Amino acid sequence: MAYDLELIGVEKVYDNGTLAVRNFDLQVEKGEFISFVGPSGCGKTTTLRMIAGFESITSGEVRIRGERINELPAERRPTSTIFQNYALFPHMTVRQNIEYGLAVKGLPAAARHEKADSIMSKLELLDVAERRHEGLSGGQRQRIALARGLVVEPDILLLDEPLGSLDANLRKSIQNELKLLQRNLGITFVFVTHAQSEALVLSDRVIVMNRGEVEQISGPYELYTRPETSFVAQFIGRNTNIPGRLRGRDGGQAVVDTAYGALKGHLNDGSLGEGAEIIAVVPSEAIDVHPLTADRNALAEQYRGNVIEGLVETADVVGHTVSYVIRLPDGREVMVESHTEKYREAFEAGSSQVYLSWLPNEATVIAAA
Ligand SMILES: Nc1ncnc2c1ncn2[C@@H]1O[C@H](COP(=O)(O)OP(=O)(O)OP(=O)(O)O)[C@@H](O)[C@H]1O
Repeated sequence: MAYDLELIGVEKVYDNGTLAVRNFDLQVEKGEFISFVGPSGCGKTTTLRMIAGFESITSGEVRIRGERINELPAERRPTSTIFQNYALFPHMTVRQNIEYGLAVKGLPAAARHEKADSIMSKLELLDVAERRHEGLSGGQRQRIALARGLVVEPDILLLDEPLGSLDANLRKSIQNELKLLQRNLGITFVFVTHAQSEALVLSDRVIVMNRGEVEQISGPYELYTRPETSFVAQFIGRNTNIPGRLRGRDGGQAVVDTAYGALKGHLNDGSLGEGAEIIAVVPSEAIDVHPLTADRNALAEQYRGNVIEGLVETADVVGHTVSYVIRLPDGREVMVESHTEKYREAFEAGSSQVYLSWLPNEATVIAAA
């Protein structure tokens, strides 16, 4: 079976010489929800627009269900695109907006109505069908845009920051609707967002881009817990990145020499040799904090050597969450976030010396950039 969407060595060079996307390979299964994330200008939108047909492909190939679509005009591709500003027509009613794509395709009125009714009922828009969209809420407009994209029954729905203009609460509820809808329809969704948390919540797989190149393609959990590059380790989640050198291996774990002594972690890249410059990536959630009165030897045994000292610099409590900023002897900052219940002993900002520890398997050792 062919992939629903496939990018093979796709590149984009704009007329002014900007290399916006480089050697992009991707295979997407039918019904997958995938997201592109990365800093501004990394090439997310350009890639989406090449799939949609709004931007030419400089080299490489885009295939949908096995067929090359490079030369196919946008309106003949089996894709629909939903933009951040919704691009709804102000002079048309909700129904007319939704039926527009079907009218362009030459569908007779009765068939248009039937399809529009069906999608409006799924998205709870029937009540506002005959209204114009000006007086409607952000959430309703968002659903109209979705309905308009879905009514033409695309194989692939392309979404460019579709939730960008919604406030936080509405965004959360539309996120849930979007995920449910996608599951129910079984359509492939390709989503571009600035909000990495949104991508991590919604997607089956996340593509992290940087400077026009793919850094990592992984499921959200794997991306969070096993970054493959130093860029991903900095961009996703809240990690402490400790530089060092690979000393060797101990029962499947990497042993690395760092400014804080020897530490252990999961070795992502088996090809790294002894002496290689590495970064030990320690997620904030993996770190446990202990008072200096704790038995260091017992901690070292429990955490297989991963114990370092620090000074609690700030401790901020918001609701049930406490965030510590802990300064290491060489000035590096470590962020630890936890439920307030976890530490019976509150660590005081400015005066508490503490031990920090984490289990080797929760840290990831990657090649330094
Ligand atoms: N029409 C264009 N002509 C020339 N360069 C362009 C054009 N559109 C985008 N670029 C450049 O291509 C690169 C990728 O831009 P793109 O909009 O794809 O990034 P992005 O990741 O979507 O950014 P953002 O998150 O800010 O939307 C950037 O360097 C941008 O300046």
